[in-house]
Amino acid sequence: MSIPQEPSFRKSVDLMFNRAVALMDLSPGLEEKIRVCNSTYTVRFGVRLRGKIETFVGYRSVHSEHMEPVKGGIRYATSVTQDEVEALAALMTYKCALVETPFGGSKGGLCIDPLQWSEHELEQITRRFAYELIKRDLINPAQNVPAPDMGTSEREMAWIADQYARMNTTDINARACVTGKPTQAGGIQGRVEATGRGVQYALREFFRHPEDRAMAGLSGTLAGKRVVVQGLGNVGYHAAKFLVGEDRAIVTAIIERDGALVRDEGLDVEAVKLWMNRHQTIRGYPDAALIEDGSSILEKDCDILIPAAHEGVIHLGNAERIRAPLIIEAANGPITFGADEVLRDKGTVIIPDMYANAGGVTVSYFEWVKNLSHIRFGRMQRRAEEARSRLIVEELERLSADRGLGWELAPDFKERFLRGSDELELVRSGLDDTMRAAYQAMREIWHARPDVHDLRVAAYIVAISRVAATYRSKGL
Ligand SMILES: NC(=O)c1ccc[n+]([C@@H]2O[C@H](COP(=O)([O-])OP(=O)(O)OC[C@H]3O[C@@H](n4cnc5c(N)ncnc54)[C@H](O)[C@@H]3O)[C@@H](O)[C@H]2O)c1
Repeated sequence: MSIPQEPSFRKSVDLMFNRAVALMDLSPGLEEKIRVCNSTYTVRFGVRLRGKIETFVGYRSVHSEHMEPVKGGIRYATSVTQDEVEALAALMTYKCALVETPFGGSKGGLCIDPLQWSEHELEQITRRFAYELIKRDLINPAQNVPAPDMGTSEREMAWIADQYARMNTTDINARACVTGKPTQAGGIQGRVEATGRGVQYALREFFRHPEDRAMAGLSGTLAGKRVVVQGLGNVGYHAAKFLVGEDRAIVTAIIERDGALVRDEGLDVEAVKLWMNRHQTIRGYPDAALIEDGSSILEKDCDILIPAAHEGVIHLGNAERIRAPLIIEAANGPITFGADEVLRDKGTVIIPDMYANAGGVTVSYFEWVKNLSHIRFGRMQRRAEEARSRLIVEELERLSADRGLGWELAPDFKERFLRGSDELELVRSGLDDTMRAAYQAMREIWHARPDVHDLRVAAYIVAISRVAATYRSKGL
């Protein structure tokens, strides 16, 4: 079936922006300043591989420098284009403003199929790409700080950090030039899981509000909710794993590039991931039905749809047939502008990307702060916390003994309480707090303003107001 022609990803983001600013009181000049992408650097570089010179094309786009450094991931995919990178950079500006991380928006991309190259070759390519960006301050702890995105992970971030350190031997803050690093290379606990964890916290927050659940025709908690996930990569896998393991949701389908696995009683997410890691495909997985046309499963009856792969997967060609009453955009831009309108008219509730996947940049912010402060979270206060907890435990035990109450703390509770918070706990609590606060900010506008009909417009209004306030305070 042919899919109707739709605006590009970049245009789609602009149209969503326009829908929000039409409800705001911004001067046209400031509105335009916020909308436009400040700059995009295109680089073509050669690397000698397998006996010949291969040329690669990469981009680093800076959407807004109202705050610096600017922040945004680096994507490795054959589909990378300037349009895509600029759209993603714009979303980063709004996302950072919404979750109050003090960054402007940026994004990078390299046009490459990472699966075609060995690890050693990818390291050579990454180091060369990083060299080109570092030379132009497009990777720099004070100016532009990348992170992982589709097709990249901790591994690439470690290479980038090392490349920067080699080129800037006297920069004491070198490690803060990139986030999403392995912990042994200056990363932070909880960064790998952060975006999926944020999706879980966003859903938990949504389900805390009975009126919001009711808008999607849902009730109760996440337990037993049927979830369809598209993309079992970093974001989709962690979201699915936590929702099943900790909230007792049921993942009834996983859509990947080579088909979909369906099992109405619930898939074993861990087993599917293990299979994918081993075979580079979901095909052949024994405990589920394989559907060849994976994207048709986006239309499967379920309670929550989590697109966590790519932009533009819900479009004018399938929006009408999407049956999920609640969609949480774990990926960036999975719903086109046109599809967004169709879904809104149908009453589908959409938790928008700029909020839903903000867990990554939130924990990246914690990592950046950790690198600049040169100390692990929890290191200074852990013993003090432990001493205070011990006082409470001793007092409880004394009271119980004095009054013959026979109280006894469960040993595992006592052990945890006495241990104090470690870095992972601090990161998770900071992320949870951030996701709750940002949801409240969107929700207030969603419910208070009769002209705001969905969470996406509310999110844009919060974000744009904050960016505008920063520009105004600079005298613009
Ligand atoms: N990694 C992060 O911290 C982060 C943060 C914010 C937003 N995001 C967004 O989340 C999305 C996924 O990123 P990721 O880091 O998980 O990437 P990833 O590369 O780890 O995983 C992507 C997964 O999607 C699958 N996939 C690709 N195209 C597909 C298709 N057409 N249909 C079904 N499956 C497909 C891939 O096989 C892979 O398993 C992207 O939109 C990215 O911009 C990622």
